[in-house]
Amino acid sequence: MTVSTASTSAPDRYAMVIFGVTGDLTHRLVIPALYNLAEAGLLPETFCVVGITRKEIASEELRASLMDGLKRFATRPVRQDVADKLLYCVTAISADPSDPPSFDRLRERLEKLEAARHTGGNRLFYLATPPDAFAPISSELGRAGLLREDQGAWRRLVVEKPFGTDLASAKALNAHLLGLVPEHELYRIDHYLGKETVQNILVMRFANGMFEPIWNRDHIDHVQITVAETLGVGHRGSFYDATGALRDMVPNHLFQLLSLVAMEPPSQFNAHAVRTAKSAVLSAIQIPSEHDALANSVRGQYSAGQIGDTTIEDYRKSRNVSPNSTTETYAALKLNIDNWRWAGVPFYLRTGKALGAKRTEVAIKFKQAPFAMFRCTPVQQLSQNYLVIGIEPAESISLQFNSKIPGPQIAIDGVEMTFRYKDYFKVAPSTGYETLIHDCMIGDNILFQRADAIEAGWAAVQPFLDGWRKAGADGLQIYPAGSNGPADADALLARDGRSWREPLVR
Ligand SMILES: NC(=O)C1=CN([C@@H]2O[C@H](COP(=O)(O)OP(=O)(O)OC[C@H]3O[C@@H](n4cnc5c(N)ncnc54)[C@H](OP(=O)(O)O)[C@@H]3O)[C@@H](O)[C@H]2O)C=CC1
Ligand SMILES: O=C1O[C@H](COP(=O)(O)O)[C@@H](O)[C@H](O)[C@H]1O
Repeated sequence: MTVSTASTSAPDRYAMVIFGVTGDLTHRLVIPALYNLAEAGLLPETFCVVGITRKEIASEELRASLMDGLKRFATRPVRQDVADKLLYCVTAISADPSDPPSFDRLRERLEKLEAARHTGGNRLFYLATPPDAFAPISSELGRAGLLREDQGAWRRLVVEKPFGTDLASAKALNAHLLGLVPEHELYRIDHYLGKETVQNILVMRFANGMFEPIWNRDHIDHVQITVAETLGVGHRGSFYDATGALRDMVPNHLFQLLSLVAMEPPSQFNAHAVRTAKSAVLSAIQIPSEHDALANSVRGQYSAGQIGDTTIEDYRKSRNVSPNSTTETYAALKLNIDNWRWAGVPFYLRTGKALGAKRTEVAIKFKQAPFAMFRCTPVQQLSQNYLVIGIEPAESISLQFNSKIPGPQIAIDGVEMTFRYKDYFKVAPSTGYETLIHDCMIGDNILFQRADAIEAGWAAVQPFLDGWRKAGADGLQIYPAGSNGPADADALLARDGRSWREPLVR
């Protein structure tokens, strides 16, 4: 039996106004996601896309470029009729936040277009631009009156990541945006929440009765969150060298995983209840002193190495990276959560680039059996009990436990019971942005980050950022590309008598 909690609300007619329409994100993810929604019949009949660029581009030229992008990045075979219908809805308009009158002209053109396309005045502004443009664009939208509600028509603002670069800048951006649109109309994207495997953490925990009784400090020894990538910095040197692994991944993506795993059960499945529970657990992360942050963290930077057939050059030789860079491409942290459920249960987080394997997972390690009844294998030598939530590339949930090896004598070995999504569900491949964009259309921000959660996340990592900045090159470990990362990341757990569930490479 299938039980659906799907919202019955059909999307209103609206205009989607994309800033950064000529950019990579729009071509790679947003338009392919809109295509998938169109093919599934999930776009409103009356709909248009307004592509904003600082250049002078004709709509025809923009449509051709988006069609090229769609052909390159579509996750499914492109049906020409669906693509044509979608791209027919696209109009290019020039506007530049450094030229305020261009936003007044934008308002006039948009109003005419809305009247011609019958979109009812509902507007979804999507800021698919570099983050330093979020504040200037939104300011101009506000000043030019484009965000003002008019005759009940809604105005929504979608903001890409990264949301700030530290606690102070995230607070400033929140204050700025909330001065322009109310929280419920603000959609701060974290693409991890578009992943089915991430959304399923909520369902796994709260649609089953068997996990909750053991989901606490009495039964769980510790939690490991791993986001390991094989990719290096690639062409993103200027962004990445100013950002580093911690800012790029931890307060957003890894904390999404942490909050879904560690939150209290919300009483309702709605944006307010779920986001309040997530924010509460992020606020409960113990904020260490800078000294303790240094003691409970490891940072590394990759040097040249080999991953399969690919040779990876030294991070410091990458394009737009400083030859003396002390930016970390690897971060591991030990965090504690100060509440009744998790007191004394460490959360170990690690993420890095140019590692030996791509692996994104949450591993929940249960406490050992309390007593050595089986003399053949002392408790300490039994395999460890893990529940592993595989996000990527393994989309799975697996339980690791001990079993009797068949035979006349008692002998014990670790075994694994695994649920793989692909064995149960046949779903067409998607970009991961479909659900997020659809939720913006129907006005459901359950999968988007609220201001308090964003700030709680930055507050928890700020001592690490400060400590590392002051330490400079001290403590930065160099690891070869294609390896497990810095050896000290193993030591971080070993000193607590623990180890990572599985090395990335053996
Ligand atoms: N690319 C990706 O795969 C992903 C990107 N993101 C996020 O999406 C956002 C966009 O990324 P991406 O598309 O790669 O970036 P791009 O560098 O491709 O830039 C997008 C577009 O933004 C416009 N733009 C640049 N600067 C300004 C400015 N100061 N004011 C107004 N418009 C400006 C440009 O268009 P024009 O010159 O035509 O005005 C540019 O084409 C970023 O926040 C990124 O972190 C998130 C997940 C994945
Ligand atoms: O936001 C980002 O995420 C990607 C990793 O995303 P994933 O879905 O492949 O796990 C990361 O490569 C990038 O540096 C970061 O900006």
